[in-house]
Amino acid sequence: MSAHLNAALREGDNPELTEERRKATFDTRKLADEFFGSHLARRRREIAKAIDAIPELHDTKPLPFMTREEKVEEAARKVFTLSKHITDIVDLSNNRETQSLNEMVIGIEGMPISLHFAMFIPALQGQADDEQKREWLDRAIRMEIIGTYAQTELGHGTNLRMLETTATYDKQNKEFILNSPTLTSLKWWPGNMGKSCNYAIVVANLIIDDKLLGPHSFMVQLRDENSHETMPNIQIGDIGPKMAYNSSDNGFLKLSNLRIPRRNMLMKHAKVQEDGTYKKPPHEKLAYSAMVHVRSHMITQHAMLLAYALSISTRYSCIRRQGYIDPKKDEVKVIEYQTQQHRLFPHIARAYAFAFAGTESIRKFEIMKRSLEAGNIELIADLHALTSGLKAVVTYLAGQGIEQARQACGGHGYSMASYMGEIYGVGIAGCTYEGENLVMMQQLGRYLIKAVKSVKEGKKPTGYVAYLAHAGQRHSLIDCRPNEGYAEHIRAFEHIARRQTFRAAERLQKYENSGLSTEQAWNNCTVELNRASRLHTRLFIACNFYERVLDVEDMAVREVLEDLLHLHLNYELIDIASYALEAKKIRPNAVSLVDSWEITDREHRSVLGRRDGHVYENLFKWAKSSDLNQNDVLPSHKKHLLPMMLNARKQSKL
Ligand SMILES: CCCCC/C=C\C/C=C\C/C=C\CC/C=C/C(=O)SCCNC(=O)CCNC(=O)[C@H](O)C(C)(C)COP(=O)(O)OP(=O)(O)OC[C@H]1O[C@@H](n2cnc3c(N)ncnc32)[C@H](O)[C@@H]1OP(=O)(O)O
Ligand SMILES: Cc1cc2nc3c(=O)[nH]c(=O)nc-3n(C[C@H](O)[C@H](O)[C@H](O)COP(=O)(O)OP(=O)(O)OC[C@H]3O[C@@H](n4cnc5c(N)ncnc54)[C@H](O)[C@@H]3O)c2cc1C
Repeated sequence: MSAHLNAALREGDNPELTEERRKATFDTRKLADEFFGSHLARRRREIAKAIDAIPELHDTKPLPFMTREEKVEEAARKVFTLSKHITDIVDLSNNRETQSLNEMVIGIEGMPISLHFAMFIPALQGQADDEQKREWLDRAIRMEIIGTYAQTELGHGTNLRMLETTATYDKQNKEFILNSPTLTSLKWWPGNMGKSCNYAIVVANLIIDDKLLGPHSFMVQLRDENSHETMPNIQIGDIGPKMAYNSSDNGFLKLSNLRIPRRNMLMKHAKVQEDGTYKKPPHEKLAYSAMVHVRSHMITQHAMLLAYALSISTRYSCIRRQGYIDPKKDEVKVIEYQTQQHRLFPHIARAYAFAFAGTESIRKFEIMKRSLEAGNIELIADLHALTSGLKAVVTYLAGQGIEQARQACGGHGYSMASYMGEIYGVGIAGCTYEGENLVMMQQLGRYLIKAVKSVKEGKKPTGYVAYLAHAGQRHSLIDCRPNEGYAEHIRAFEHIARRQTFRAAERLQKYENSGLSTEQAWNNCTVELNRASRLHTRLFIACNFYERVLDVEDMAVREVLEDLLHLHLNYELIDIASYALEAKKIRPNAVSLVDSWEITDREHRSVLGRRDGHVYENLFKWAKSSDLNQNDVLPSHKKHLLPMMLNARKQSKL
């Protein structure tokens, strides 16, 4: 590729990076169009340019130097400033555009309206009836009110059926009475609930005439709309600092005999009439729709977090020189080491694979939403299984990739100047929120077991589990020769996933036949079942990557994506260093592959990952700006350590 086609080349950059960019075999803009989709890629460039022109939207100082209070304030300031410009910059109805803007301006550490957009509005869209939407949704979209999604409690997050918050219907007054009867029933964790929100959708167990009807969603006003003071019968606050996400005020909530009107229960699906008659929803789990919405969006979000970490470490690996391969020559860039390439490149391939899988899960969510609006509930189970598996596998593997990227930066990777610590902290939170990963794997496991049962009954399952009905064409991975082409890899992959799923199903059957209860038998098999779920999901990611690459028209982009696909399939299949050949092919394009993610310096917030590669001088600047460097001698040192040392010295002279 002629160098002028590489959009990342700029005057004055570190020559080490320029040298890398000149080697690119493809146009980074065209690859960005594939990674994000051409519309979003173009919009991200326009958004970045718009932000450049508005200084109030820039960081006032690096986030790691801020206290928690300063972070919370900075996020609030930016949200307020953004509210004046946002409609000029993005199409608010486009989630991914809005998310990109937020990440570029506010960053990944959280902000006061995260849950408002991620769950409060989607829950209203999915669960409120038309009249309720007119009352709350329009105000929420205009940001007259800020809401969150309050489901998890101090004592229960996973097992929703055991939520202790109650909503008891009072027929006389046509009201629900909401209560947190125990310490463990306090709502705990909801994002932005501590200080920022004035409304919440509270998930509580519905009780009518002493009958427990399961978790339902209720609109609760938390704070006065004018004074922002806490409403009566409510106790609310922040849960304190967390591993990451410290710009967000995750909160606790206690409800004490709080009365709300009957119409504050979201009634698009389940309904409670004035006389207390209960009407069941058409599908029992429609009340969980906001969670499925976030799960379907988490995949692209985690692909992006992985991309942040890998572009930092790949660029830095081309700046950092350490040691020799040929002792007669200069010290080499650490990227030249085979171990460094093996550490990073499979994760670069995964970042692309995850982004493509994420685009697909969002597309599937939109299809399910439209079909549900037309009264069809058939796609709900498929989407739940798909998003449960993807959410669990991608958050876990992205976390592993981010940690490898951090280690690839050596000591400087451990400094917050690299920003790796925050990226990791935010990434691994996804293993827990929206359903603990091992629990979500079991949800997919249930779906796979059903598919096996139908195969055994002679039926042919369709869609993502169709492969379970194919007779095992191969018996061993030894038969899998990489050069036979990708279809062969996929068949080998299918074989392994199918074998594990049948093994788990047979084991489950064996335990059930032995007289164990269904639940006990299930528990005895969950390790095997989760393995099956993991393999099934990794198969989906690989197949999707394969099919996606076949669609690419630009030959140079297609070729580099095929290199990544080849590496991905081999890595996933054989799991260890079987890809020296692929690593060699990817090496010249390493920097351009990460440049294609078009992550701006403002978005990165990383000294190590700077686009221009001027790392060392900026690390020194970063160190000088530390609060601790504002005094030559720290007051705390004068107070404690200095007297201690002076005293010790005095003692020794005696
Ligand atoms: C603007 C858009 C931006 C989007 C955001 C993008 C990225 C995110 C960025 C940032 C995020 C920032 C912060 C994160 C905020 C985090 C919020 C939260 O964490 S909210 C709380 C989330 N909580 C959970 O996820 C709880 C997990 N637990 C459960 O989901 C359920 O309890 C569980 C484990 C599924 C069990 O439910 P239960 O009712 O007991 O069901 P069973 O296991 O008995 O299963 C019965 C059948 O129901 C099926 N099922 C279960 N769930 C669903 C579902 N959601 N949909 C469809 N079907 C479902 C299940 O498979 C069973 O089916 P079969 O009987 O086998 O047919
Ligand atoms: C950053 C962050 C933001 C959050 N935001 C929100 C929010 O906005 N709103 C909200 O309502 N909640 C929120 N949460 C809470 C989150 O959804 C829950 O923490 C999550 O669903 C896990 O539930 P848990 O904490 O009860 O974990 P537990 O269920 O207590 O998990 C502990 C362990 O038990 C295991 N386990 C539990 N059940 C089973 C089972 N059936 N089979 C096998 N193993 C099991 C798990 O695998 C795990 O290893 C947030 C959490 C975090 C970390």
